[in-house]
Amino acid sequence: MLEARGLTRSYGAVTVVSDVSFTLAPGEALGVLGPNGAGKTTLLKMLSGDVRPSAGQVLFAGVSASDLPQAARCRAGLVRTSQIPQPFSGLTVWENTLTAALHGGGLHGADAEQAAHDALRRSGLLDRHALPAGQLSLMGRKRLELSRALACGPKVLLLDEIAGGLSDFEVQDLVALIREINTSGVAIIWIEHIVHALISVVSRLIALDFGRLIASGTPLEVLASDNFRRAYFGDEPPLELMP
Ligand SMILES: Nc1ncnc2c1ncn2[C@@H]1O[C@H](COP(=O)(O)OP(=O)(O)OP(=O)(O)O)[C@@H](O)[C@H]1O
Repeated sequence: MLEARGLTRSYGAVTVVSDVSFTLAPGEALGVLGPNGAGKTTLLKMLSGDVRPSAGQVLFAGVSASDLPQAARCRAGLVRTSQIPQPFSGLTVWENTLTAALHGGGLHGADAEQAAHDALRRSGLLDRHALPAGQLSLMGRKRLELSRALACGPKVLLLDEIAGGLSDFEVQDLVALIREINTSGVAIIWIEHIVHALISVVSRLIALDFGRLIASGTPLEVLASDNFRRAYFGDEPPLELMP
C-alpha cells in the first residue's frame, strides 16, 4: 500500500532523516517510535507530501507519489493529522468536517455531506456538530482532527502524536477510536510517545534515532532490541523498564 524507499531530508548541512526505508501493507497498523528530534514528524511529512525529500521515493499503491503535491496525495487517500490540531476555530465542527470532505476528499454536494456526517458519527462528534471548533476541549479537537481525516476517505492514515496531552481515560477512548478506524480497513502509521497506547493498536514498530532507522519488527522485538534501549536509556537500561 505504501513504501518509503531511502527517504532522506537535510536542512543545510544537517541531515534529519537519513535513508529510511519500510513498507506498509493494506490495512496494517505501524507504529513509529523515537526520542525527541529523531526525525519522526519529518518522515511523516515526506510521506504526506508536506516536506520534499532530499533523496528517496514514496510509493503509494505501487505508483510513485514523489511528484504528487500534498493535496493530490490526500485526495488519493494518503491523509495526515497534525501534532497540534489546527481546526478553523471560527467554523463549526460540521463546517470543519464538510470542508475536509470537499477540499481534502475532493467530494461534491450530497456525497461530501454524507462523508462528513459519517466521519462525525464515527469520531463521536455528531452531538457537537453545531459547536464552533474553538469551543471544543482538547479531546474534542483530537476527535475533530480524526473526523476531518476520515471525511477525506483515507486508505492510509498518518497520525502524529495524536494522544499527546490527554488524560489516561481520554487516551483509552482515542485508542478505541483508532482501533475501529484500523479494523474498518484503513492502514495506519502512528507516531506516538505513549507506548502502551501505541502497542495496543499496532502490530509492527519502527524506531528512529538521529534520523536513522535503528529497529523494526513486532513491538516486543523492537522494545527489546539493543539499538532501541541504547537510544532511550543509554548503555545500561534500568531493569524495571524492560518489557
Ligand atoms: N524546517 C526545518 N528546518 C530546520 N530543521 C528542522 C526543520 N524541521 C525539523 N527540523 C529539525 O529536524 C529534526 C527532526 O525534527 P522532527 O520534528 O522530525 O523530530 P521528531 O522525531 O518528530 O521530534 P518530536 O518527537 O519532538 O516531535 C529536529 O532537530 C528539528 O529541529
